[in-house]
Amino acid sequence: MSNKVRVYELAKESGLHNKEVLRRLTDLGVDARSHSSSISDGDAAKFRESLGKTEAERRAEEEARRQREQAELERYRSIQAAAPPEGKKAAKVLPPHLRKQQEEQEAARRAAQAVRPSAPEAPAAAEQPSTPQPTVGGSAADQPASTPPAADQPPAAGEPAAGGQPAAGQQPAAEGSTPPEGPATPASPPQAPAADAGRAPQAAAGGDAGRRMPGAPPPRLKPGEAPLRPPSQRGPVPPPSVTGGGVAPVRRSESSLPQEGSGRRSIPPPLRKAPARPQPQPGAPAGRGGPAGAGRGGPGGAPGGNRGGAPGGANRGGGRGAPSGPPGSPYRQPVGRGGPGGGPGGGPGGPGGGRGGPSGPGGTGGPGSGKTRRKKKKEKQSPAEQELARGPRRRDVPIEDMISVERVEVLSGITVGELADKLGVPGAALVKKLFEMGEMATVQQTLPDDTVEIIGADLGVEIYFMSEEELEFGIETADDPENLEGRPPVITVMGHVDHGKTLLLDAIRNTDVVSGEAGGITQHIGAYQISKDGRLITFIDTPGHEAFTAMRARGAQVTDVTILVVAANDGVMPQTREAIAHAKAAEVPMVVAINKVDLEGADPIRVKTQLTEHDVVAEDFGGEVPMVEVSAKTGQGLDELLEVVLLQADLLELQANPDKDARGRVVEAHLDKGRGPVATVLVQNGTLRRGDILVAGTADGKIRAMFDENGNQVDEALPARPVQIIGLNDVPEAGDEFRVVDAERFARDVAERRSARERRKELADRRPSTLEEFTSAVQAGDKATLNVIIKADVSGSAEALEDALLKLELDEVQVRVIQKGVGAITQGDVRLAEASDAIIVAFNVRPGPNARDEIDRSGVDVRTYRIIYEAIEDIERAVKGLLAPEFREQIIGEAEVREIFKVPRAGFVFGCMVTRGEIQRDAGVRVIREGVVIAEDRMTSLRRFKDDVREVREGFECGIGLEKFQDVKEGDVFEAYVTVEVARD
Ligand SMILES: Nc1nc2c(ncn2[C@@H]2O[C@H](COP(=O)(O)OP(=O)(O)OP(=O)(O)O)[C@@H](O)[C@H]2O)c(=O)[nH]1
Repeated sequence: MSNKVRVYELAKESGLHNKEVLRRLTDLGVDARSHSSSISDGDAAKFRESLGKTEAERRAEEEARRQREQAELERYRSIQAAAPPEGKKAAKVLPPHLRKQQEEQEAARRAAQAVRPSAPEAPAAAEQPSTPQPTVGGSAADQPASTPPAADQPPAAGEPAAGGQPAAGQQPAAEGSTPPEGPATPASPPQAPAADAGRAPQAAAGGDAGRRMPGAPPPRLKPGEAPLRPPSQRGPVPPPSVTGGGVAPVRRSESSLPQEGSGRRSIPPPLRKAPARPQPQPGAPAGRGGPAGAGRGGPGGAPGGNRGGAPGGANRGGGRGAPSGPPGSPYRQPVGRGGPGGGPGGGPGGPGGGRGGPSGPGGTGGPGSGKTRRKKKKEKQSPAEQELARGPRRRDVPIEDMISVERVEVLSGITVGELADKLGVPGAALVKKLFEMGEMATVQQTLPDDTVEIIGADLGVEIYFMSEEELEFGIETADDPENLEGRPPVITVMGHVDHGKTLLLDAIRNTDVVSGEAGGITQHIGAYQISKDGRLITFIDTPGHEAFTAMRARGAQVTDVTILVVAANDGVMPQTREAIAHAKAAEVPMVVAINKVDLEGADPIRVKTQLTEHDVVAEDFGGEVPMVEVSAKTGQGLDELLEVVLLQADLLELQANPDKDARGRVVEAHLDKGRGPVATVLVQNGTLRRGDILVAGTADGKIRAMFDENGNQVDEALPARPVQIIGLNDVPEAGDEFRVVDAERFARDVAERRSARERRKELADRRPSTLEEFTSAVQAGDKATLNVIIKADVSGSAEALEDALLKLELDEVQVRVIQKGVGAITQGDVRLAEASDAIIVAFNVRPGPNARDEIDRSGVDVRTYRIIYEAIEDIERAVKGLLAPEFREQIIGEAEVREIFKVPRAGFVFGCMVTRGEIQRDAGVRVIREGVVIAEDRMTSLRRFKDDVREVREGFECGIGLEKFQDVKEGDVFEAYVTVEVARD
């Protein structure tokens, strides 16, 4: 048992709002961050005491509440036991050998009964009292005087069980299904009418009805007697009262209960008024059961359709269970399932077959009254009893008791309704649960993954987040180590602009004599493979970190080793730092190629020293990063570089299984006018063959042709081999996974489902990297590191900001600056932020045009500041859950450039028409040409004719002067924007 209490539980208990509870806990010095935080029992007691209740009072209240609930539950159970739910499925007809066994057991049982003294009828005083039972078992004083005095003793063999529980309704001890907590109660049947022979098989087959003899009054529970548990009631049976004088409860094994679907289904439906039905008239033919042989009785069923009891028939109708076939045949149609002539409304019959006892013994069959026992019972019951008889409303059953699963497999972004389905509970119950936890949600609403996990933890259900691939292709088993073979490493080259990445890749390619000899026309397909000393190495042929980050952003990690190119004459530059950040974030080993050593100003030692400042320490400096001096121009050091790369790869022990269908990643793809979608794919496992059917992202198709980097057709590609393929029906995206599948139809289905899912995701518009979400994650205790990228106007500011952020004292939470730089926020910054789940803190700088699109696409959180301490404060507050107001950019209007005037000494003035919104003098301006943002600037002037104005509205002309950008053309659009404060909720 856990000795922790969740905050929302306290809120529920005290009737206070979660926030109020949190506040009070803080006042009490108890550390609780959110509604789902756990606190110790002691702290909970402190909180309760602060509400003015002592622990003893609270316990007393709780006990009283528990007793009330228990009493109600007992009443429900006893009524349930007295009137088993209608509509149970017929038990299965047993196969001959089991049936024989059963018959033998039955015969033995009856023989045993014959030698016992016949049991007296249950005393009339055992009638169920209409007042609720105080407690399980009750005290001796609570019991009606007529309760057999020996009730707390296990009755002797042959004695009737208190309450007259017939033996047929109980599990014989010999079956071993009676749990140990209650002494077995071998009870003899109260009265065994002639119908017994016909009924017994039903009972043995687990039929609910079999617990009572036809014509006998339904067994009622005595006060103090533990009733049978409805299958829906999970959890342990309450132990018999120590002081109570009731008969020790005899628990039925749930497995022996008649099952209809899952146990949950037997929970009665919510209380709701049934539509009025015409009352069947006694004596009128059929009633609900229909005429003889009707109802759902088996073909040729006995007179008196199912439920269509004879007038005065106290049972559900002797017709049920009447077999159609020859007596003893085990393969007869189970009675109660659609015999010819079945009248509408005929209830399900008892388990069919049986031994074909004479139909309707005991005057129970026959046409006539349509009045069921249940109806009769209803008439006797008060409305309150009727309500109780329907059982607790489903919405009153705690969600925990409805759940019968231990683990659910879900996809990220599941909705409340979908999760409820998986848990097997009504959506409303889950909505209620969420509400209790302090979350307001509708059934259609998508749940954040962490909330799903909290719900799972709270309900004791293991949540497994399946990847989309697992959903589509099943959870893959690991390759047998025997089938694994070494595979070539995959290398990406990164580094600052002009440091020689392209030339290096070309030079490396030219070292590959083999492909040179093959004489193919070298093509750029995004990746190529070379052979070095008989070993293959694969290079991703897109220099820079675009490909690398594009793939990482899609969850793809294809690179095994990165080569960081640093020009020896130039040293570490901004993109060098970016590349280092990428490699580190992806945890990919690095080899540094100090390039251009042929140049005069080359200073490899300086490069190494600079790199040390970025935690990239050369081996000869005591670090672990291999660094090789090379010249892409002369070819110097290339062999050594490749050797070092292979050495690094050896350390990784890269392996794959070539003997299976291929899977891998798309490196790049485009639409070729003549050939249709063309994709370069990198096989990561298995072997890809021409003619294979594959799914790649949202594209699918059959490989019509396959080419290597030299333009040669190939028939197959082994692991780590890049090939260009033709045959897809759509252009996949770089980083998309591809898989070979068996059937085109399946591939199409998967691709279509993915497209639909992508659309859904777009709609859900989840932006996982915002500071607010980080704050919530911290509060939930899920996150401890905030990744930050700093961009500032000058390096001094960037450093000051970094210093200040790193010095923040935020208990348990750490701020990690993964990249800092000077200048506008670039597309690369945004991609790094996206791939590393970072936020961008921008000081006095703005996103460049391309970066802005990237921000919109990715949803990366960019925070812009003008004062350093504001930035620091904001982050500090965010991490502590006290976010300051947010500033967002808002587009206020657009103006189209109609004419350009050259004004002496003042530069250019652009004559514009405001086509949308309004243009304000102090707004920022973006210059858009053919839909592409080409510049970002501010206005130097805004005029109407000769007058300076503060704003110009839609439909008016104006003259605009720009501060820096003058290369404006007619037709360009000026987009005006302002930064506004967005209130947080
Ligand atoms: N002397 C000398 N020049 C080199 C060497 N490597 C590259 N260069 C030159 O440096 C310039 C830039 O080389 P690139 O290979 O285009 O550099 P990059 O890093 O691919 O540049 P971007 O594609 O713009 O990022 C070219 O003029 C090359 O000829 C080298 O080892 N020695």
